[in-house]
Amino acid sequence: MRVALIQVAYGDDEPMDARIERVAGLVREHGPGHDLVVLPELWAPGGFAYREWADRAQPIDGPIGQVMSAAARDAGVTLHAGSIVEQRESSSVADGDHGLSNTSLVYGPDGELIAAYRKIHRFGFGAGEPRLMDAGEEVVVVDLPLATSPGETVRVGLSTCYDLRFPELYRRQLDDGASVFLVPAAWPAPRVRHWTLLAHARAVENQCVVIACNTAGTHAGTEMGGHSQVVSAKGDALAMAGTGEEVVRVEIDLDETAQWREQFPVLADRRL
Ligand SMILES: O=C(O)CCC(=O)C(=O)O
Repeated sequence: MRVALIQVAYGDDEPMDARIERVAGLVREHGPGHDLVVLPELWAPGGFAYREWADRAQPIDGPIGQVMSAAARDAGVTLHAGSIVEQRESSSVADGDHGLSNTSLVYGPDGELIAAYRKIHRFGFGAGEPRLMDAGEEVVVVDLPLATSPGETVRVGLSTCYDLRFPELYRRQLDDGASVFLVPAAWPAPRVRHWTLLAHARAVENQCVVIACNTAGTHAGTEMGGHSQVVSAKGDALAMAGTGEEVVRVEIDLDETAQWREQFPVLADRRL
C-alpha cells in the first residue's frame, strides 16, 4: 500500500479559505500514484484555535467536505481528509450538547464519503474540546479501497490525536478486524516523545500498522510537534517526518502484518 502523509504547517496569519485551497492543491500534486493520502486533525479550522471553532464549524457536506471530495477524485486516491469542526444537524443534538464534534472524514477515489469518525476522547481537561465539543460514541472500522489495486481493500480503524492515549479503543478496533490504525493529530511539540512512543506501543501491542499524521507550525500560541510517522506491525518506524511542512511517502507491505501475527502469535495469548 502506497501512502502519503501531508504534514501541514500553518500559523495564525493564513485565512482558513486560503488554507483549504492550498491543502487541496497539495493533495492533487502529491496524491496521484498513492493508495491513501492522510491529512492532520483540524488543519483547516486550527487544532488549538478554540475561539474560532464555532465560526469555522461546518456540516460534513459543507465547503471543506466538498473541496476534499473533489481533491480525492482529482488525485484518484483514498483521502483521509483529517478532521473538521462538524456542525451537526439539529436532529442529532441532544439537550446540553454543543452541537459540535471533532469529525474525521474519509473519501474514496471516486470522491464519495466512505467514513466519518467523531473523536471519542476530547482533549483539554475541562477546557478546549470538553467545553466546546461533544464526544463521539461510535468506534469506526472500515474497509478502504486501494486505489492502485482495484478491488482490493484494507481494514482500518479511525481515531484522532488524544485517542492515542487510550489503548482500549485500539483493542476494540483490532477485535473488529483492523490491521491498520489511522491517526490524524494536532499534537503539541512539548509532548512529541509521547506521540512517537504511544504510536509504537499501539502498533506493537496490537500487531497493527500505525499511520499517524501530525501538524507542524505554531498557531494559537501552541507549537505543533510534527514527527508524522508510519510504524509497522512489528514496531519498526517505516517513516518519520521532521518538524516542518513535509510530505512523507512510504510503501507498506500489508502481507507482513499477517506473517508477523503468525510468526509471533502474542494476540492468541490474550485472557479476556
Ligand atoms: O495528548 C496530548 O498530549 C495531545 C492531545 C491533543 O493535542 C489533541 O487531542 O488535540
